[in-house]
Amino acid sequence: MSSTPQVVVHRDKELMACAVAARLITKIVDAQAARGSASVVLTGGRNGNALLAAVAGSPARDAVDWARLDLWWGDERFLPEGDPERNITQAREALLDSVPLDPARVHVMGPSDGEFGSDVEAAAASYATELAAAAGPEDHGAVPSFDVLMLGVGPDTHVASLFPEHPGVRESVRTVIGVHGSPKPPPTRISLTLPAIRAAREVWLLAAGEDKAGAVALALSAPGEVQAPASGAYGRSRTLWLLDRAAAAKLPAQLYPPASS
Ligand SMILES: O=C1O[C@H](COP(=O)(O)O)[C@@H](O)[C@H](O)[C@H]1O
Repeated sequence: MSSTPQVVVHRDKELMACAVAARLITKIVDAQAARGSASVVLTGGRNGNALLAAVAGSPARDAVDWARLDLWWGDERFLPEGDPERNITQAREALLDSVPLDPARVHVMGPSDGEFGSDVEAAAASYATELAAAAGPEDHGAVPSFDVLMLGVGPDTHVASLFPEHPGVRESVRTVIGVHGSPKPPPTRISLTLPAIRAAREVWLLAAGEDKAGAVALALSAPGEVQAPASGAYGRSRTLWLLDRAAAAKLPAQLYPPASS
């Protein structure tokens, strides 16, 4: 790994959501101060949505210049626009509809009833083109250097829509792929690949709950990324595992400082 993972353990998932929200707001404000704008990759799933709701409920959210923020997604369920299972639908409800974002900077992965119809490969290729257009000469390849890229960790160690032993986790060329036959419904999805994820300055992996304890312990025990995709997700300057105690329960204590709370 190019950046050794750091582990932070919070008392429970509610405190974790508030603490990560505070961390995210600070990171966005700092990036906007340093570079004029910020770019963040959102995750779906329980922890991703709880985090967005915590940002929405934080008075500090007004410190963010929402119009100078680019939002991207790590993955999306390939369903019709507005479907309640789509990550964008859930993110809008949790936060996005309540802050003054620039719609042109909200980079949504295509729905199954959009301009590409049911052609998930075309929708994935279109997102790759959008990412490449946003990358500058200072970036590392065909994706921007996201300030923060967040990933929920599934109980099987999947991140984004990259599942253990699935073809997508082996992708080394494309930045975005169509996913077929996902073991978690719905079966058809769009996902960033590991090379695209690793373009981020910081990668934050989120896991809460006892059903994640085995996955967290496995991914941090340095297996191959094909067996445990979360172990292949790291940032260029920082990789943070943000957990609650239940998700950290099977980790060796030396992996995180006892002062984490
Ligand atoms: O389906 C998905 O699952 C993962 C993990 O979700 P969780 O509810 O187990 O935390 C999520 O990161 C991904 O974005 C989503 O599409």
